[in-house]
Amino acid sequence: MEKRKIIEVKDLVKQYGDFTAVKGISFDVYENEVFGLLGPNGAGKSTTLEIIETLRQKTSGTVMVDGYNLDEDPEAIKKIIGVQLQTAGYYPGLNLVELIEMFGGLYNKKVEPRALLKEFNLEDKAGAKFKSLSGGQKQRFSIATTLINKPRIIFLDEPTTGLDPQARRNLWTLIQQVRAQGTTVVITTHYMDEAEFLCDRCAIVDSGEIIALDSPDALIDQLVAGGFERKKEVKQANLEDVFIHLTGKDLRENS
Ligand SMILES: Nc1ncnc2c1ncn2[C@@H]1O[C@H](COP(=O)(O)OP(=O)(O)OP(=O)(O)O)[C@@H](O)[C@H]1O
Repeated sequence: MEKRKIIEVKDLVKQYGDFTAVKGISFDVYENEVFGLLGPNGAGKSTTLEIIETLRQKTSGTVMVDGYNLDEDPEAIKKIIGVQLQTAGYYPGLNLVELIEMFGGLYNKKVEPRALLKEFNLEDKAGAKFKSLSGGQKQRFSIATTLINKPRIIFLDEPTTGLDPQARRNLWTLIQQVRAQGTTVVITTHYMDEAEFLCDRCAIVDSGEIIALDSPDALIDQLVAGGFERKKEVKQANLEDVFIHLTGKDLRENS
C-alpha cells in the first residue's frame, strides 16, 4: 500500500536579508513515520521546522500539511500539529497539572492531566513547578504538552540535548510510544545514534540543502557500497555501554 504523505515541502527557500539559510529544499514526510532532519549547526533545520510549524515566514516554495496549504490555511495546520514551547512559555506560578489544564483550555480540548503525566513518568511531579524539574523531566513534560491538542504530527527540536544516557534512552522509548499511538514525529538531532535508533527516514541538511535522504540503513549501505571502511576495528562495546552497565538503565529520580 502506498504511504500517505502528511507533509509535502517543495522548493522551500528562506532568506534572512542577503543570506539564504534554506536553498530550495524539497521533501515529504509520510504519515506515522519518525522523520529526522540532521545536519551541522546553522544548516537550516530549525528554520525549516519553524516554517512548517507556521512560526516563521518563508521566502518562497510550497508547504502542505495534511492537505492544508500553509499559505492558505495556517490556522488549520496549527490545529493538527504539536509544538514544543520554549521554557519561557511555562508560567512560573503554575504547577504541572495547572499548566496542562491551561493549555487544554487554550486548545479547547478536554485533557486528563494526571493520565498524561503518568504516561511520561511524571505522576510524582504533578504538584511541582516547571522550573524545579531536572533536565530530563523538563524535556518529558515539554513533549507531553505537545500532545495536549491531540495532534496528528509533533515537532521535536533537539529533544535530548543535554540529557544523561538514561534520560536520553527513556525519551527514545517515549517517542516510540507516541508514534505507536499513530502520531507522526518530525525530529532534529545532532546525535547520530539517536537518529539511527528512532528515525524511519532522515534528511541530511548542509548549508541549506538536502544532501541525502533515506532510511538510516539505506544511507549506511550506500556509504559501504561506495567503498567506505572504518579505519579501526569496531569495538565490542563503547564508553556509553560501560556507563549504562555500571549505572543501570532505569531512570533516576532526577533524570
Ligand atoms: N532570525 C535570523 N536572522 C538572521 N539569520 C538567522 C536567523 N535565524 C537563523 N539565522 C541563520 O540561518 C542559518 C540557519 O539557522 P538554523 O537555526 O535554521 O540552523 P540549524 O540547522 O537549526 O542549526 P542548529 O543545529 O545550530 O540549531 C544560520 O546561519 C543562522 O545564523
